[in-house]
Amino acid sequence: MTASSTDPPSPSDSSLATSIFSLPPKSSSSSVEAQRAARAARWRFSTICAAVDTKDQHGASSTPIYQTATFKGMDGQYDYTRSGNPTRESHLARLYGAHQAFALSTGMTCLDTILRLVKPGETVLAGDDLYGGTNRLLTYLGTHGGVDVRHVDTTRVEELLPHLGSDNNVKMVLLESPTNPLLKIADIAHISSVVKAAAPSALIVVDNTMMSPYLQRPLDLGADIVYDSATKYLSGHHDLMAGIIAVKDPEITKSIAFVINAVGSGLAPFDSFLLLRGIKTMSIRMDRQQATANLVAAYLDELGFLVHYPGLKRHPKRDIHWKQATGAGAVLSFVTDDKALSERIVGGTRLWGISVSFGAVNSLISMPCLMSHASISAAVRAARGLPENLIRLCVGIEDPRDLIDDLEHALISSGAIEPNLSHPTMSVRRTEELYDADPNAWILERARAFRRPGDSAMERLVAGVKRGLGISKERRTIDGDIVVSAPGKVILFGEHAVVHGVTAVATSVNLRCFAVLSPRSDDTVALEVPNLDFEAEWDISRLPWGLLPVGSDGAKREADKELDPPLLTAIEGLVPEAGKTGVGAAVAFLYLYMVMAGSQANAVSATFTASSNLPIGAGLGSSAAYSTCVASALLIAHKHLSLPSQPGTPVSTAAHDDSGPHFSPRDTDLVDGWAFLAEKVLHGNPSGIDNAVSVRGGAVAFTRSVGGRKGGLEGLHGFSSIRLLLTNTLVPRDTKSLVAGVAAKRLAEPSVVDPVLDSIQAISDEAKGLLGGTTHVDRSHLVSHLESLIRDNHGHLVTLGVSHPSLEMIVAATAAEPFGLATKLTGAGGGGCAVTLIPDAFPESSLQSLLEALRNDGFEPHLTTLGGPGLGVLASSANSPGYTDAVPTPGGGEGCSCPNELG
Ligand SMILES: N[C@@H](CCSC[C@H](N)C(=O)O)C(=O)O
Repeated sequence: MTASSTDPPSPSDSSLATSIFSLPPKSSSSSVEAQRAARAARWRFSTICAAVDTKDQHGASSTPIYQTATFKGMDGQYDYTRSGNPTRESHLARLYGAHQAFALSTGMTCLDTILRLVKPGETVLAGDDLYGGTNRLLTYLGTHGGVDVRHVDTTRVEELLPHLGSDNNVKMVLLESPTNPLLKIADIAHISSVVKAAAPSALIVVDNTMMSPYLQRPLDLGADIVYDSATKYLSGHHDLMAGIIAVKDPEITKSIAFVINAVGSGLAPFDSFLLLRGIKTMSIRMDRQQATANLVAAYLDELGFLVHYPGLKRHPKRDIHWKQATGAGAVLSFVTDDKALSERIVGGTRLWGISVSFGAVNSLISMPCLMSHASISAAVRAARGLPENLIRLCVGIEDPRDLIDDLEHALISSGAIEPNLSHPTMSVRRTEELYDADPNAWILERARAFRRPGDSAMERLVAGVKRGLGISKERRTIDGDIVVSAPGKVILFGEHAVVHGVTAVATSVNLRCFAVLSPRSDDTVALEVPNLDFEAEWDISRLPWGLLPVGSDGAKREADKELDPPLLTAIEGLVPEAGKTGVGAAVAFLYLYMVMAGSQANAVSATFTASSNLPIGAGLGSSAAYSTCVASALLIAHKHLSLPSQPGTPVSTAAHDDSGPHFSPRDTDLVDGWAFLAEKVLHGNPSGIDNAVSVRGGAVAFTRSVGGRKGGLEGLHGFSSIRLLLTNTLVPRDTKSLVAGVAAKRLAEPSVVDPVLDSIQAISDEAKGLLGGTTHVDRSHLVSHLESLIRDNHGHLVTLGVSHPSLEMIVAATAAEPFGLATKLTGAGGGGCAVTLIPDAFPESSLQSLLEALRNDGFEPHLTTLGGPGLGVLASSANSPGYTDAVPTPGGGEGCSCPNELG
C-alpha cells in the first residue's frame, strides 16, 4: 500500500487496484494494434458489452476468475483482493462514459460509499419517491451521522430551489429517474445545471438502476456520480448481488477509491465474473424486456388502471424522460385503489414471481409498500402519497403472450376485471395472427375483451374525459341529512373506587351532543365542531386508503377491537393544528370514516357537523356522546343500521318509549362497538362505561375486572327520571394524577383506604338495587335514599383526597338552608363537576335562587335529568323512506334497554 490511510490515494497508486473497470487506451507499438484500438474505441454499447477485449496470457475468451485473496511478490500490480483483483477489472467505465467505474458488493454499498463524501452538518437533498433501502440509509445518516437529509419532490425543480442557498450547505443532490416505485421523472440535465449554478460544490448523484447505462447515462447529462444496483439489469439473472459506481471527475474518483479500499467493499472475484457474463447480454435482454413492458403497460392502461410508466403517452413527464433516456425500461407500477384487491392480484399470478428486485430475465410482481419499501414507515409512505395498493411489475424476457395470460388470469380471478360482453370475441387463430402482425394492436384488442366491474363503455368514456380534464371519479354521497343525538353521562357512585374493582353506577343525562351528516357533491369529507372552533375538510382521494387492513371491503359491520396504529398515525398527520380536543375529534371521525368505508370506492362525500350542550372536558361524557353520534351517523350512511320506516318517527336505542321504533339489541351493540373505537382514539384506554351509557341511555352498573375478578356492565332499568343539577366548577383537572394519587394513598395507608373502598362498594350495591328495581321503595323514598348515598359517597371521596375547594363550596351551598340538597363530586374530582339530586317537590323558586347563587360564585350550573334516553336518530326521507327532516332528539324517558350483561 503506497497511500497513507488518511490521504485519498491517486488512481495510479497500487492500492487503487480496486478501481476496476477503467479502460485505459491500449497502447501498441505496431500500427496494426493502434488501428485495432482505434476501431475498438468506436464500438457501440452492445458491442462493448459483449466483447471480451482483455489480454489474457492464454487467450481465454471469457474473463478468468482470479479466486485468490493475495498475490505473491512486492512489485506486481496486485497484492490483496480487497485492493484489487484482475477479474474485477473491466471495461465498465466506458459504458458509463466515466473517468472510472468501480464494482462493489451491492447497490446499497455504492450509496454508502458515496454518502461518505458528506460530512456532518452538510445537507443531502433526496427525492420523496425513492427506493425504501435508500430512504433507510439516508434516515440513518440523518440520525447518526449529523447530516441534514431533506426529501423534496425532485421531479419539480422549483422545489429544490429554496434549499440551494449558501446557508443550506447542500453537499449532495440524490436523484432517481424514473423513481422507484412511482416512475416519476426528474430532469437530470436541468437539475444539474440549476444546482451547479446555485451550489457549485454540490454533487449530483443519480441512482440509475431503473434504466442501466444502456438506456440512460447521467454523467453525460451533468451528474457527477452514478450508481447502479448491478443485481438488476447489469447482471440480469438474480444470481448475484453487486453495485457499480461510475465517476466523472478524477478527484472524486480518488475519494471513492479510497473508501472502497479502506472499507473493503469491492466485489468478490467470482461475483465479478458473473457480473461480466451478465453484462454481455444486457442490451438484448433489455430490448426484449422493455418491449414487453410497453405491452403490459398499454394493456393495464386500456383496462382503465392508473399506470405509471414513462413509455405511456400520457405519462406526465414523458417528454423529459425521452430527452434523457433511450427507452422506458421494464418496470411499471399501477394502482387498483384497493389493497385487498391488489393482494389478490399479486397472489393470483404464477409466472410473475412475487419478489422484490427487478431487472432479471424472469418477471416479478410485488407490492412495494409491503416489500421493497416496507422500511419506510406507513405514515411517511402515506404522507408522501405512496399508495399501499400499488403493484409493481418487473418485466422479464418470457413470451409476452404468456405474461399477459398469467396477469389476465390473476386480474379475472381477483375480481379486478370481468369479460366485456359487448366486445366481439376474436378467434384464437385471429388473435395469434394479430400478435404476429402488430403486437400493439393485439394488446389493445386483448384488453378490450375485458372491463373493470362497474365500468361500462359510457362510464369509461366519461371517466377518460374526466381524467383528461383532471376531474376525479364521481364520488358517492348520502341521499339526505342524517340527524343523530346522544347523551352525556354522570357517574353517580363509585368513581375512583372503580379503578380498584369496586362497582360504579353511571346514568345518562339529558345534556346531549347533536350531529348531522349532510351530503355534498364534491370529492371531500368535512368536519365542523363549532363548540371546539374546529372546521376542516379533506380530499377523499388523498386519505391514506392503502393503510386499511386487509379485508376492509366496506361490507364489514362490526367494529374492530383494537386500533390500527399506522392508520391512526397517518390520519393524525392529516389533521390541521387545533386544540387537543378538536384534533382528537377530527382523528376519531376520520378513523371511523375510513375504516367503516373500507375502501375509497365506498367513501361518501359528506359534512359531519356536531354540536353539544354538554360541558366539554368536565367529566360528563361529552366525548362518548360525540363518538356515539359519529358512529351512528356513519353506520347509517353505509346502510349498516336498519331504520324502521314509520314516517316522521325518530328511532332510539331505548325501550322506554314503546310508542316509537327502537334499535335491536344487536344494532345497539353495533353502535356501541364503533363508539368505543372512537373513544379509544380519543382516550387510549377507556373503560367503555361512557359510550355504553351514551348509546343506551338509562343507567348502568360497571365493574372493572381487577385481580382476576370478573367484571361486567349491567343495565339498570326500573327507575323514573330524576332531576339533577350538574355544576361545573370550571376548574381544570388532571384525571391521571388524581387516579394515581388514590392508588398511592392505598399503598401507603391500606387501613384507611380499603374500608373506604368497601363502603363505596356497599353504596353502589344499594344504588343498583334502587335504580335496577330490585329494591322496592316509593318515589320519595327512592330519592331520599339516593340523597343519603350521595352524601356518604362524597364523604368517602373527600377521605380519598380527590375533592377540591371549589367542589366543597358547591357541596356547602347546595346543602345550606333553605336548600338542604345532597351533592357529590362526579368523575375524577379535583375540580370538574358536582352532581346534586333535585327532589320532585323541590320548589321552583328555590331552584332559581340556588342557580343564581351558584352563578354568582362563578360556577356554571346545568339543570338536567338523570337517566334519559340514549342514542336518537332521525334520518332524512331519502336515507330511509318515510323519514322526514325534523327535530332530532327522541323524547325523554326512563331506564334503558341494556341487556343484563354487556361487558
Ligand atoms: N428486504 C430488502 C428489500 C430489498 S428491495 C430490492 C430492490 N431495490 C427493489 O426495489 O425491489 C430490504 O429491506 O432492503
